[in-house]
Amino acid sequence: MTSDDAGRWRRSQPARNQRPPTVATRAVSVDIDGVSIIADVDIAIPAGSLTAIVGPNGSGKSTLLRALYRACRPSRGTALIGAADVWQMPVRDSARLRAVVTQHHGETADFTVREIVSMGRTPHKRPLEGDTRHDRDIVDAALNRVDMAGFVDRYFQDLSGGERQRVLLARALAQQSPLIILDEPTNHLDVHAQIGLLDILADLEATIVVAVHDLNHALAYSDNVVVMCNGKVVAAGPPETVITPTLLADVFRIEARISRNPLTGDHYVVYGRCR
Ligand SMILES: Nc1ncnc2c1ncn2[C@@H]1O[C@H](COP(=O)(O)OP(=O)(O)OP(=O)(O)O)[C@@H](O)[C@H]1O
Repeated sequence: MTSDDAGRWRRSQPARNQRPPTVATRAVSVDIDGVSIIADVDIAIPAGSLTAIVGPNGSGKSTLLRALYRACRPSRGTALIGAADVWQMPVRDSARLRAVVTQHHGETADFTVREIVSMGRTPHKRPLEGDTRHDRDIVDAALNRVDMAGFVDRYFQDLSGGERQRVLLARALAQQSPLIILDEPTNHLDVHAQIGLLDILADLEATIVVAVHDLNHALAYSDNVVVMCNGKVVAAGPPETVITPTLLADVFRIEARISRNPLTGDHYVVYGRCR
């Protein structure tokens, strides 16, 4: 990394109560109905880094993230946020510690945008406690951050796919967690919104773990890449050392070259034919 590159990752937001944690898995395996989905996964994510999880369809990215955010209990192994076992900590602690942005929006259908984003404040409240002025200010700031302030009274179910993604990101921002886990958050977003979302993530003072399909996003925005294939981690480290033509041929079965983006200076992949 050049010093310019390093400067890019300086987080611009003020420190919050909780410091960004490390994230790790130790030999995590998930079996479903006797079938191995991920096996012996070891990852080590530095505090405050943005880590991209990449890999072909069905390679186990979502399953790994689900093991980290308590949606899919590992059959074996340990998932750690800081020194704490994710699956042993009280639910409320885990809800404060990490925000999650997924593709599944079922629970949010009948709520307005403001109500959805206000849900991000729930882990900070006592049962039945209403929103304070402080909560409302945080919700407004989160909606402004994702350019959705004009949508507060709209129903979530009436929004486009891209607008929904931005609202769910606002909910995660309103949660003010030191760890944010996102599963393919750029799906449904136009190019401007994709870059805007990644810029927001890169600016946060948090540990970010994000599954992405666009390898150029991983190259441009991540500090660290984890590559999954057939339920296993096959490579991990700084993106420019991990995402190579050899790896792209072996894991993604594609001919490719790595070049430099003349506009940003970032590495990017030029794709050739399937192999
Ligand atoms: N509940 C389940 N029951 C059976 N198989 C499952 C279940 N959940 C996941 N799988 C299988 O496990 C594999 C890994 O799925 P996962 O969603 O983790 O992959 P992924 O890398 O996120 O894929 P994609 O890039 O397509 O989103 C897939 O083959 C999937 O069909």
